[in-house]
This record gives sequence, C-alpha cells and structure tokens, in this order.
Amino acid sequence: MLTAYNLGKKYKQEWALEPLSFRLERGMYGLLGPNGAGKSTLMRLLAGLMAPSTGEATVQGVSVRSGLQARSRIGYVPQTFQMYPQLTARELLRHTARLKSGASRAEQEREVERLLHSVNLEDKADRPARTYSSGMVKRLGIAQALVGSPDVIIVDEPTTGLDPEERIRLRNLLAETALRSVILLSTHILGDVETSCKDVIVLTDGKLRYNGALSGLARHAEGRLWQWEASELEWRAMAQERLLAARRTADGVLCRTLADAPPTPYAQLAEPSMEDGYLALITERQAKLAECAH
Ligand SMILES: Nc1ncnc2c1ncn2[C@@H]1O[C@H](COP(=O)(O)OP(=O)(O)OP(=O)(O)O)[C@@H](O)[C@H]1O
Repeated sequence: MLTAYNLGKKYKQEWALEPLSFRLERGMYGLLGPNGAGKSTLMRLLAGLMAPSTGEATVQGVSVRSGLQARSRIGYVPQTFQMYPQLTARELLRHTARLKSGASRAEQEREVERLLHSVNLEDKADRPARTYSSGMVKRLGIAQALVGSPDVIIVDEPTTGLDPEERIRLRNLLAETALRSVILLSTHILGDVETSCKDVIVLTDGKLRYNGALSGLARHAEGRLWQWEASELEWRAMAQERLLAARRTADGVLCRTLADAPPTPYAQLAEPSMEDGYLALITERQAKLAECAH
C-alpha cells in the first residue's frame, strides 16, 4: 500500500505540488496532467528521491525516505532512463539485484533471466547498452525497476518510443505485476490508461483535481459536451482551438466542443468519453486562469 499524507513540494515560494493525500492499494493507477502539472514532482516524492516541503509518503507504513529499507520496496523508472553505456543489460540487472534483493545468488540469477525474458531483451542481454535503441533502453529501465518484486512501481511515460508490439507486451507485463504491487504510471497517452487502469489521479497546476475511478472521469464533461454538424464554411470560420474534435462527414464537418451553453442553436448534448471528461477537467482550470487574467 502506498500512502501520501499532506505531501507537498515548494520551490522558493511557489508550490510545484500543493499538499495532497491519498492511499493506493494493489493495482494499476494512471497519473494524468498537462505539462508542468506536478506529475514528475509527485513521482519523485513518492519514490523517496526528493525531500518534501511538507508531509510524507509511506510504503506499507514505512517512510519512503527511510533509506535502504524503503528503496527495496520501490521501483522507479524515470522518463529518460540513464545507465553506464558500457554495461550490458544482464550486468545492470545483476548489479541491481545485488543492491536490492535479499535473495540468494542463484535466485537472483533466475530473476535476472526471467526479467530479461519479460522485457524481450534476452537476445541482446550481453551487448553494451550504448548499442541499444531507445525502446530497448526503456524496456531495460522497466526491468531494473521490477528487480526484487517491489511493493510499488512508479513509471514515468512507460510506452513513449515503443512500437505497438512492445507497447502491448509492456502493458501486459505491468498488468500482471499490478496483481501483487501498486503501479503508478504517468502518461500523456490516454489510451494506455484506458486499457490498463481502473483508477486515475489527475493533477493540474500542482493541484490534485481528481482521484477515483476512470469511469467517473467522463462525468466532468456531462451536460457540457456539444456536437453538431457545420458546413465547411462555418467550420473554417470557427475558433479551431475551442473544438475537441472535427470529423468530415458527407455533408460537412461534425464538431464537438465543451461549453456551458450550446455554441450554436443546432448543437446537441453528446455522451462524453473518459477523454472528454479529462479535457473538461484540465480546460476548466485553464478557463478560470484566463478569466482571472482579464
Ligand atoms: N527544480 C525546480 N525548480 C523550480 N521549479 C521547478 C523545478 N522542478 C519543477 N519545477 C516546477 O514545478 C512545476 C511542476 O513540474 P513537474 O516537472 O513536476 O511537472 P510535470 O507534470 O511532470 O510536467 P511534464 O509533463 O512537462 O513532465 C512546474 O511549474 C515546474 O516549472
């Protein structure tokens, strides 16, 4: 179990992450938010890599800042995983196993082989990392985070740079791991969250905006999602940035937008998806900021 109690981070006078609290049980959770929302700050705080300005995070009741005891319980994969270029995948995983795992050498070896297989790096396991593609480095990053079967795995943008086959393989590996661990994955790819996570955390401007079931996210766009068919001329005259989607039809362009009132007399309320709900959440905030600025 991963818990945040009043956890927050300030840089000088500014909150990068305003104090927040939550409790995550075993399973896979999506962490969503626009650029600068505070996702990396939250992940680094939860991984114990950064001292909070307030509050604390714990794994199974142990503070994530309590050194070795906590480190073996947490696996973290940063957005860009860096390693010594001359090390091979097998060497890195062996080294990580020695540091993190209390198991016997023979068990550590078995785990290294199992992980190389899981991330499809068996064939390249003895080549130096400098010869790896970015997707292979990403997969190696995931494998090192899984060493020692930690209780919590935090992954920043896990599928960026992976081809579709590898993306599916990785998603399945994380889904299987989520049966026994807490997995928090930050991503800009809503599809990854939709296929893998039951619950989601949304941050905007350093604030916790939503923490709950993925299915509940759509509710934020309910009664505010409008759809109508515009002629091509009307569509060209519209403020395009206000449209969530525009799809050509036989007679014109099918438009969707978020608004408190119908944007045209022909617009009808539409059934929102999780993505519409997410966009409603993050644009609400931007709209309020714009109002304040005027
Ligand atoms: N070292 C730092 N010093 C000052 N401000 C910082 C520092 N690191 C991050 N910030 C600020 O904290 C806020 C949150 O940043 P963070 O990197 O956590 O966002 P993010 O959601 O991960 O963004 P992205 O999706 O772009 O990676 C931003 O306003 C950022 O400018």
